[in-house]
Amino acid sequence: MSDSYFAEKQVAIAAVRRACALTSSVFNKLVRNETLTKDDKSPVTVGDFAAQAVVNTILSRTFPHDPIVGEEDASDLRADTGASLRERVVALANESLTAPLQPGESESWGLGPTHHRTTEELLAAIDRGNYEGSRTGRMWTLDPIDGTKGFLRGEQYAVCLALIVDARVELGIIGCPNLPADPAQPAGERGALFVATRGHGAFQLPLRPAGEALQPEEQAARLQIPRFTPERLNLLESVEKAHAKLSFNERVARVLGVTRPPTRMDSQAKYAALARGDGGVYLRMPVGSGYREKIWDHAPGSLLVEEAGGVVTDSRGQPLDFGLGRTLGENYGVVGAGKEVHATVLEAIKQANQEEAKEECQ
Ligand SMILES: Nc1ncnc2c1ncn2[C@@H]1O[C@H](COP(=O)(O)O)[C@@H](OP(=O)(O)O)[C@H]1O
Ligand SMILES: [Mg+2]
Ligand SMILES: [Mg+2]
Ligand SMILES: [Mg+2]
Repeated sequence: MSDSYFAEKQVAIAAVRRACALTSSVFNKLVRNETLTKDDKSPVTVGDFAAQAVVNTILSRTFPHDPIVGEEDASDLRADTGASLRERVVALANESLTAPLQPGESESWGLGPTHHRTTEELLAAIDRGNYEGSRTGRMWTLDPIDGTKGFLRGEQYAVCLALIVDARVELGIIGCPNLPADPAQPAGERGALFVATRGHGAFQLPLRPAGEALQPEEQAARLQIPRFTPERLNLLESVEKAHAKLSFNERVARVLGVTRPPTRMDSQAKYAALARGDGGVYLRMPVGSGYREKIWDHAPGSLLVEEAGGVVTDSRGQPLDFGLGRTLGENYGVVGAGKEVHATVLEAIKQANQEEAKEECQ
């Protein structure tokens, strides 16, 4: 792995690893009333809030001038009705931040047993994620738990962090605590960390740091999307019907001549799966509800796929624009695939659109 954004990469890997340890341990202890329903009807748990508090606390200490676009904010925790939730989030975040230093971490990052934070400090850290985004300059984007619904089901979710500079994703980190470490052994050990730096490749590392060095070459496996023939392709798609138009995916699969059933998986674990050679196509078509995709749901995943030799665009072939603010703007869906397959998928989408329009006229 190269030295481009080396300091940022070290810090981001450590922050995501801590957040992953936190969320895995929360899952086993999660009780009723530790999940809220947000205004958009989506769930958020003490795990999402605490993970955002941890990552933002670390980033604020190490890169104090960098703004952060984070999914969550602390308003529900500050409300009187949020008192018990708030206490739990503070306890979980402090437990994580005060855990002993791990290989590659520095005490100057404000980590370790003497670094308790106050409630106000942690709520302020969560709210550091309120940045509105920008076309210019540096910013981080954080999804503390991507795939909260998957997390609650005990299935796939991911802690996702990216550094964006002048609207271009430069660094992407995805921690997947429930993803098999080795795709060839689906029932084997779980947990994988994915790291991509623009121009320097995509890698899988162990989720838990091993040995003294942070990322010795032998621990990082370089990822490359293989060439796919149609018989080997299958679509990687959301589990949630409300998030993506899965009936349209079936149509696209038919046009492509894909015979294998789709793989349904929550979160940016789908991008990670594609980057390491599973499936071959990430397909997410809008359901037509006016929903706008959020930058934290795609920033690290899209870079990971690109650095593994793939292409990620919207369904018209336009690049995703990370400079528009917290969202990607008008929603034309997202398509990710290896270089050779991507253009074919765009063609198949065109054809599927025409077929659908024709049927709707009849
Ligand atoms: N109507 C909608 N259309 C598309 N995506 C949506 C959506 N409502 C929520 N999402 C996003 O879908 C993400 C999960 O992705 P996937 O469907 O691939 O598992 C959610 O992330 P969170 O779980 O972080 O809130 C959320 O941001
Ligand atoms: Mg959410
Ligand atoms: Mg998300
Ligand atoms: Mg989330």
